[in-house]
Amino acid sequence: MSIKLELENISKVYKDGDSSIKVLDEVSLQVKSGELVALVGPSGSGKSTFLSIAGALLSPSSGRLFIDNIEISKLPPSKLTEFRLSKIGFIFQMSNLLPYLTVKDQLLLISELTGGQTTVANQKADELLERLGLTNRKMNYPENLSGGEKQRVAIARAFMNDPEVIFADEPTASLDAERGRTVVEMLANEVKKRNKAAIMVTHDKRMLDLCNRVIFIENGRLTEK
Ligand SMILES: Nc1ncnc2c1ncn2[C@@H]1O[C@H](COP(=O)(O)OP(=O)(O)OP(=O)(O)O)[C@@H](O)[C@H]1O
Repeated sequence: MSIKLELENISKVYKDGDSSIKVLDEVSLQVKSGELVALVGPSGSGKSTFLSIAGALLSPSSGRLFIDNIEISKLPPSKLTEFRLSKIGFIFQMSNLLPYLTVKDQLLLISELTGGQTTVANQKADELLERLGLTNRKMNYPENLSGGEKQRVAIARAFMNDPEVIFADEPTASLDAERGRTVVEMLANEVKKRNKAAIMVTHDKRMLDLCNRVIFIENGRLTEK
């Protein structure tokens, strides 16, 4: 199994006027292909900060980040957006779908943004929607979908560009236990089947058995449970 994501001695300090707070203190983590890793920890422990840095949305104060063996800080800024679009998938708490696009168009937009070929994208979108049980929802707008359906669209969208690494920030927060579990099961299956790597922040202990590893974050440090 290859290493898809590697954080090496990452620290993050936020400066607030005269004071500063060290949210991450020399943390390191490797995630291999096929792995879904859960990240848990108390409120304010740095989960969002960690995910933002690992997803190349936020720069660390020090340390190195590798995604698919590419060192992120070595990429010129002009290449970073393109890199993010092609290598990283994000799934947020509230699905973040665009209200004026149908389910299928939400997926096609992603491939348009990266200049993907239309016929290939069309086929891929259909295939993903079918796997996630959304074929009969293709032409619907988000307002006509249930919470679970929206999160499944968000998962399909995250996989649309065949990213190597997927980050999910509390993807089940808006769902009841059963729907939440289905969504995480689908995420876990896709990660395994496609040999991707994923990190999921969650507060829900009932989801942890679906993950390959559980990482706990507190006082700026990571520990593996
Ligand atoms: N931009 C910022 N500037 C200053 N401090 C920040 C900033 N972002 C986060 N923090 C602080 O860093 C700490 C970690 O925040 P973070 O949002 O990463 O935690 P979290 O574990 O995701 O929290 P929650 O579970 O409540 O969402 C908190 O004390 C927060 O107040």
